[in-house]
Amino acid sequence: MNALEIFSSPATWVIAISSTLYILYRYATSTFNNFSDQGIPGPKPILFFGNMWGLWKENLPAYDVALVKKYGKVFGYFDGTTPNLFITDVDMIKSICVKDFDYFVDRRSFEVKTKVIRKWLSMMKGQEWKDIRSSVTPAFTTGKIKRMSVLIKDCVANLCERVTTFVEKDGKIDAKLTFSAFTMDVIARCAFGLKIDTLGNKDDPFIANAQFVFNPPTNKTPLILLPFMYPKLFSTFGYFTERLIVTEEMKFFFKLLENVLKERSQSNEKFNDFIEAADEAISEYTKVVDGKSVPMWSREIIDEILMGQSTLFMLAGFDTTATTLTSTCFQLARNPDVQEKLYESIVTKMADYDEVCHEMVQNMPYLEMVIQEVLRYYPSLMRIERECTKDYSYDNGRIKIKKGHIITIPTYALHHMEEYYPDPETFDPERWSPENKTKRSPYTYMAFGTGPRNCVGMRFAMEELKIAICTMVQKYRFYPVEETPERLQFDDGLVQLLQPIHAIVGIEFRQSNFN
Ligand code: HEM
Repeated sequence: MNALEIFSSPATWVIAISSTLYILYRYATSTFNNFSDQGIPGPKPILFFGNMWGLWKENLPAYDVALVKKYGKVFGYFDGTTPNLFITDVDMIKSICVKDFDYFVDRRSFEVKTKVIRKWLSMMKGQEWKDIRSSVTPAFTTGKIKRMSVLIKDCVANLCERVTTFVEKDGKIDAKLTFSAFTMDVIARCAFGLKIDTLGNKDDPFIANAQFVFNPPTNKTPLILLPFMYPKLFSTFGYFTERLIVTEEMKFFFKLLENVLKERSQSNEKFNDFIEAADEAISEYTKVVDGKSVPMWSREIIDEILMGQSTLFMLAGFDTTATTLTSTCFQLARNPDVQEKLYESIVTKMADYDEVCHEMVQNMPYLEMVIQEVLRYYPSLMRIERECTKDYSYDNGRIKIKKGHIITIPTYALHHMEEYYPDPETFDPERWSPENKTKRSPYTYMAFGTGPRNCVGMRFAMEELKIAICTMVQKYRFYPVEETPERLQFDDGLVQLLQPIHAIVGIEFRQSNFN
């Protein structure tokens, strides 16, 4: 038999195809014993998809609650072939996020080569992440936040102008739309140095491009699963992958920032915004060379890091804050006692101030309790993730986690566990009184994450939330109308951010001196 005859023989083809299928099968199931071998429970994975089949049309909060109820505090899950350990055990959360952080410095991310995006703090890994995180953190000191609070106050004034028109028109607001316009206004002012003032005008290029960035067409299709299931494959096809993230709309924001930085390099004006604070902080970050402190990066790299953090500020700070404000006004409408108590605490505090400002919102325990309970009930980021960077063993080898495996803390499910928060479906800010708070482990609360990789923008977010909530509650009263749902509803899909829908709330003026 010559080579041609062998090649064209049906037997050869049968052997070749079955061998390929067998190798594929072995590859696609090679990790599936990882948890069962360790006696860790979990849903049964299927070929290629692991446990992710259908996830793009699930309602993630309900999905995670059901998984935790069924499999307990530590269970195994598969993102394609990648083992993903879900944990709601507080000791284990502490070990992974804090005590043994060195094994879990990174989040799952794909190798990105595109300029600016490769400097996004949330995506970076290892030492590069440590350097950039340390350099950016001083942009959020109290002094810098106080300066930025003046811009936030301006945006809150715009928000109130708009809300007043709704009160006068039909006495209700679409909370998500209204607060999204507000948080976008804050981001434009603080992270892009722009005064857009359009508050939701869909034709404004800033708003139009941002809408596309936040609602990419792949969100609700099985395509969204690919980077989670096969990150290595995804990185290998770098160009195609990056085209999904680096869209023309995203480039619009890079161009905008490039122009802002160019203009600022030729001006001595003070802007008191995030770009300025981050520029100072990143430029002052040093390394030691030959015993001398020298700047860590060249001007060109500083500009790239800066543009990276400003665009990330938009991605990380827009929907998270808008959703928290939406959830707050929904909970206040549904819990009038809480709303009145909050209002009284604001009125008492206002006796010493002419207007809501940075100093005023600093020491307001009940306001903090309300925000913490809102974020417990509705954590805007539903899951926290870490990637294991070197083989790790927990509890004297009872649980082994290999390099490349993922850990997920399902925050929404954690915050709704009866064991940690008795009667979890009741909205009760008293859970956060100093006495009650000390009865719980701090690792039962992950609204801003925990450990060295927690939310770097937390203090800015809290300032924005406090100024907006105080100003709104002293001016207006929220109440349920016919369209207000009994419980807030969220859109389906694998986006890890809660997406409130039908969040319509009634609103009227307060009869007070502050109108
Ligand atoms: C209510 C508003 C916000 C919430 C609930 C929130 C929540 C979170 C959470 C849960 C994480 C993951 C933490 C972890 O893995 O342990 C995170 C990370 C992050 N957040 Fe926020 N965030 C908010 C607002 C902001 C704002 C306004 C900014 C920008 C100034 C921001 C910037 C970031 C960044 C850059 C990271 C990644 C940090 C890193 O990898 O080092 N966030 N946020």
